[in-house]
Amino acid sequence: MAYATGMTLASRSILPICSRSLSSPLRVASLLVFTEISSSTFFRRVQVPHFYSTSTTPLFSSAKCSVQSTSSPETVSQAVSRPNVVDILEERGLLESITSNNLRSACSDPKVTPLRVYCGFDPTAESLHLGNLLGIIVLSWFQRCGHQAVGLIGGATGRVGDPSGKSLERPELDADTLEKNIAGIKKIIIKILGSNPSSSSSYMILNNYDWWKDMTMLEFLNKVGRFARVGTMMAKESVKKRLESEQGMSYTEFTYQLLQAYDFLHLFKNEGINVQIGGSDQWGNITAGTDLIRKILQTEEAAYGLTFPLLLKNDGTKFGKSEDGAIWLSPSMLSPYKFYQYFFSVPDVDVIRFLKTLTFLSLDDIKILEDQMSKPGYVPNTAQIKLAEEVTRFVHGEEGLKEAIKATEALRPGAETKLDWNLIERIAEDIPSCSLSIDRVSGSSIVDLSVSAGLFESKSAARRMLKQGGFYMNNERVDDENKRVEEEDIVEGKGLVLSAGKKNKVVVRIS
Ligand SMILES: Nc1ncnc2c1ncn2[C@@H]1O[C@H](COP(=O)(O)OP(=O)(O)OP(=O)(O)O)[C@@H](O)[C@H]1O
Ligand SMILES: N[C@@H](Cc1ccc(O)cc1)C(=O)O
Repeated sequence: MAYATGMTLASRSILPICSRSLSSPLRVASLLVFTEISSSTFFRRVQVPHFYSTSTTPLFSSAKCSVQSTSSPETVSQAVSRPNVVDILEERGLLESITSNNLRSACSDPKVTPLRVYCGFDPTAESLHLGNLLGIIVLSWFQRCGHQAVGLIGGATGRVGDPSGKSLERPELDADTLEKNIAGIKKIIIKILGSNPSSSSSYMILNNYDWWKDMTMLEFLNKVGRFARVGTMMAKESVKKRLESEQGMSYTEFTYQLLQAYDFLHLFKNEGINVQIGGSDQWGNITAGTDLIRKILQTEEAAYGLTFPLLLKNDGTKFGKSEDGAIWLSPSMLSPYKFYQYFFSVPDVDVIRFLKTLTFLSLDDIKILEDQMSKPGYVPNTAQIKLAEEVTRFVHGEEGLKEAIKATEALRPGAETKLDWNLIERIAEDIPSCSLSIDRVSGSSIVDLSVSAGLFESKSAARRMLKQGGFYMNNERVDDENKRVEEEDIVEGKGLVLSAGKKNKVVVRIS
């Protein structure tokens, strides 16, 4: 089916928007321009089932492409108007910059095809972390507003290393580690984006190694290098900073921005992906992509970039994988219980900001919580509990949230939850534990046991806590310092939990 930018509206009554034949840059470009200006023809939203792939096959083409042509104003007015996702992101503190304000109109105009939005993640660890979650949240906002989300895993770019925001060159990763990391990240994205409650949501996952693996150096220089200006590349923040440093920058890392730029061009041409999002440190790489698209395809504003602010801890440092104590999204690297606990313990000064950026609660509901916080009678941690519930459910699903709440409740001193060994075993993954023979536990004094288990440094410290009323065995307060462990205190004959105050706990296993 041939068409070009100069065609008359009448002759363009039927155009597939996601055909495999959309390989020519001009065709895609003309299509996007066309959808924005046409008043007599509009494209019905393409419903795409959930899927993922690591291949270059344009997955959207597997969906049925429906196109409607009509001149009836009634039908035009039935076109679904989408909530303005850019405005929503801005209101919630999730917007740093956009490459053009036209994105605001493009994202909500019912006459414009839903956008296809991608965010890239390099496989530099087996799991994504809390900082990366922002990208998934922004993708999810696009999904919720009727657009299509794409998670890109940088199987190729991960071998090069993004210099953005990094003072040192990233260490090279071997093939096995990369494979393991790619699999881990893919699993997380599928779990989160795939469980979006919006029935009309769609997402896909791609791996840029698929289009880079066969690219030769000569082809790269010809296809990409020819259009890149060294002056512009040198002016990028990520390059300027590194050039000033003692270590300087390798040619490999200097090329990174072109790899990401070409990804966007490739995705734009082959998958109709027209928006790239990323944290503010990605601005240089994202605009390298929009510039390349403009230069090579000679189109104005067919592709957009959007960045969100970096999520910072209250000491001003960025949440990341390189920092100590990363908040990992994978349950095998941080249990849902610990994940939940992190948000449960967020200071009051941060909780409202986190509710706005990390949850999908309405701003009205957040305002109500905020107002309650400053009123007498506010139950401390109410906002934190809401935050912990929402984020844990989004990342770990309803099951993960249940597990986290159950463990939290079980570990609360004085809790009524009956401890069973299964629950204690799960808790033991998150708190210190030790193994002692039955004769060192059964019949021994609680004070002696708490010292041998490492809960206290001395018997006098244990007695002090006991007198203050903060000593618990299996969540029940112990106030008799002569108490001895009896057989029925040992849960299912397998062990017990000792706690000192709210935070210090130890699981004692019978070896
Ligand atoms: N703290 C953060 N806040 C918001 N976005 C972040 C944060 N950290 C990373 N991102 C975003 O996540 C995406 C992927 O980043 P990347 O894979 O390089 O992880 P990284 O956090 O930069 O790695 P590292 O932890 O080694 O610094 C990028 O869009 C980046 O901007
Ligand atoms: N450069 C991004 C990851 C990325 C990779 C390829 C892309 O096309 C886009 C983004 C990062 O390190 O955070």
